[in-house]
Amino acid sequence: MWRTARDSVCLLCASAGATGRPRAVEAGRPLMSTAPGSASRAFATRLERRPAPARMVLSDRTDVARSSPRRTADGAIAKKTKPRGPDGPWAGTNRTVANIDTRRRAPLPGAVTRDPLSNEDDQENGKGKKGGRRDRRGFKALNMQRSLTSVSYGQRASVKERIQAVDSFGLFDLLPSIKDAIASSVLKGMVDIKPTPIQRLAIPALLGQHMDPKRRRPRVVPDRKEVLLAAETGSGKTLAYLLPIANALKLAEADDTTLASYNKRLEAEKVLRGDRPMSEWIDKFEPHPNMARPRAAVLVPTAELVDQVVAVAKDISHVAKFKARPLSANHNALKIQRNLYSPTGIDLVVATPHLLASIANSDPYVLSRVSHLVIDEADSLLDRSFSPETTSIIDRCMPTLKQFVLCSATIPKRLDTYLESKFPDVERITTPNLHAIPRRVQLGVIDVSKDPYRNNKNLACADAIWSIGKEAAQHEGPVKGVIDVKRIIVFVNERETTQEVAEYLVSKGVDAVALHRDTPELRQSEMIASFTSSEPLLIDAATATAAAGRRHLPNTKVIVATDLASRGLDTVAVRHVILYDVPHTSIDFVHRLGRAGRMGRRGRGLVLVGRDDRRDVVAEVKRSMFMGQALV
Ligand SMILES: Nc1ncnc2c1ncn2[C@@H]1O[C@H](COP(=O)(O)OP(=O)(O)OP(=O)(O)O)[C@@H](O)[C@H]1O
Repeated sequence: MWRTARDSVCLLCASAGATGRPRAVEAGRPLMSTAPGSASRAFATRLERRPAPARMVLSDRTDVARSSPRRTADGAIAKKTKPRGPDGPWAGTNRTVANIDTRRRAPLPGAVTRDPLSNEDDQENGKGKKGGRRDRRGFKALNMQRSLTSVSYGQRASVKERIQAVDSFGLFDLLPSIKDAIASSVLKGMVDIKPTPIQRLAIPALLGQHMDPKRRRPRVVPDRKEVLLAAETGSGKTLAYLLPIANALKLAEADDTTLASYNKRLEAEKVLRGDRPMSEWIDKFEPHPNMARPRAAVLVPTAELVDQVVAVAKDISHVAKFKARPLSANHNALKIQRNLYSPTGIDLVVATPHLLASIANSDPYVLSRVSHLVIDEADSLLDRSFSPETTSIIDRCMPTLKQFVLCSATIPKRLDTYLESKFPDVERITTPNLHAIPRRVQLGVIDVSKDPYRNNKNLACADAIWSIGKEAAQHEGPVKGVIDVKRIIVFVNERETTQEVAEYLVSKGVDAVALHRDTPELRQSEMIASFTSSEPLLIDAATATAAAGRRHLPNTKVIVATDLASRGLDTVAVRHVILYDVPHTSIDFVHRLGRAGRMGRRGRGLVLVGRDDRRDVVAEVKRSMFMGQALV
């Protein structure tokens, strides 16, 4: 049988001779024959008799480039499917090869051709520029923008030696109920519980306990103890100040005669009321002596941190029996009022400065009995944006204060200056590793100015997240067939950028949320809860693979935040932190990288370095981390 002329068009063209006629036809031969017959011979003759086209003419159809529609088994036209492009952030970019313009790679006149990010080996060997002088002096760029107060290595070594023997909570002069709360509630489930360095130093200092017989006791005990606790991120500072406060509350309660007589009357009332639940009549009973008059207050910068600190305080209070309540914008006005004016009283309040200051403005007696005040994240709360409210609360509490604790992971120079002028007698308790980012946290650098990113930080960020997700997808979790969801924090310098970056990541199939005040509360608190829970987040491996095919990365969760929004959050589940912007100061490096690698865990930081970013600073931070040195 002959092929039809239409079917053979390619064959005809391909074998066309000089005249434009097919060679086979020119030679008077049939094109292809499987079963020669008369009909086919007649067709071939007709073809021969037709005048040969002088030239090829273009089709007047507009859809010549389209392939004929695919048909299903029953002959119907199959539904069109989109061509599969690459997965991940590159999806839709329609490029399989990097579009490199070699002319743009030429260095700018006067530019330093040597990349400070890649000369680490030289620097380590002291072979840098100027005969290694810069390298011997160490961290020139960091020194230039020095933002942290330095602590001498001699002092660090002596502290390290001093705390070595303090290896049990049992050694502290804490009440038995508080010690019980540590093992049975706060650190429940942990084996071989030992106090961390800041707890070894701070707890005895705040209890007034003398641990080191070689050191002389101070002759005069001040009326008010002022202490600065400074220790690396994720090192258990919250417990370091909460345990002594809980202890002090219980001791004060035992000495409180007003409270004792109230409790007596309450017990008598209970007998009188018989089986009726207390909640039904307590409102009508006389006011509790501690109602809206807490003895201890803790200030923290964010509502999320209020909830976190209150949770630890409640873990202690469930066993030791005292009342700890939160005051933050995460609760409505009615709940705030109920917390403060609870008929069962309040002992410890955890609040943001703005809210507590405004409550104290309308009811000045709220702070009239505070004997213990903690300013957690003191470097932020005494900064410009919080300082007016924080200092107004300090001033209100001062007349009754017995213990004033400032707590921070960093001692910025401005905090140091503030303390020197306002609280010159403050006792500084610092740990041997203060200002050092733990060596178990590694820092990687992505040069965004190079191909394939071309200074597109959003793309580089999405690509890094996809790489983390894909890598994680290859490893099964503790149970067969399930994989672990990676929780990643992306840090930006400006609050306005958080939303923009989060939206870009969502467009690239990443489950991302921006941490700022306009994010819906429920979504925000869900995301934070999953980042601060130590429970593994597992998903089915098959679901993950199917979702990845749909250009969705199901095994990652991402928070985009400024470091203030996430300050102090105990993000135990986070192993990866991406520094989208190069932090302005080493203070920000410490806080941002401190969200990973908490309490002995391993972590990884990735910093995206663009064309205009301080590469020298990044290189020096990386090097000091490698050497286990403190940032300056
Ligand atoms: N002695 C201990 N042993 C084991 N884990 C502890 C101990 N003390 C505290 N932790 C845990 O360490 C984690 C970090 O504690 P915490 O949030 O108090 O750190 P932090 O020093 O305040 O950090 P940041 O500077 O980031 O606010 C918490 O999950 C806490 O339960």
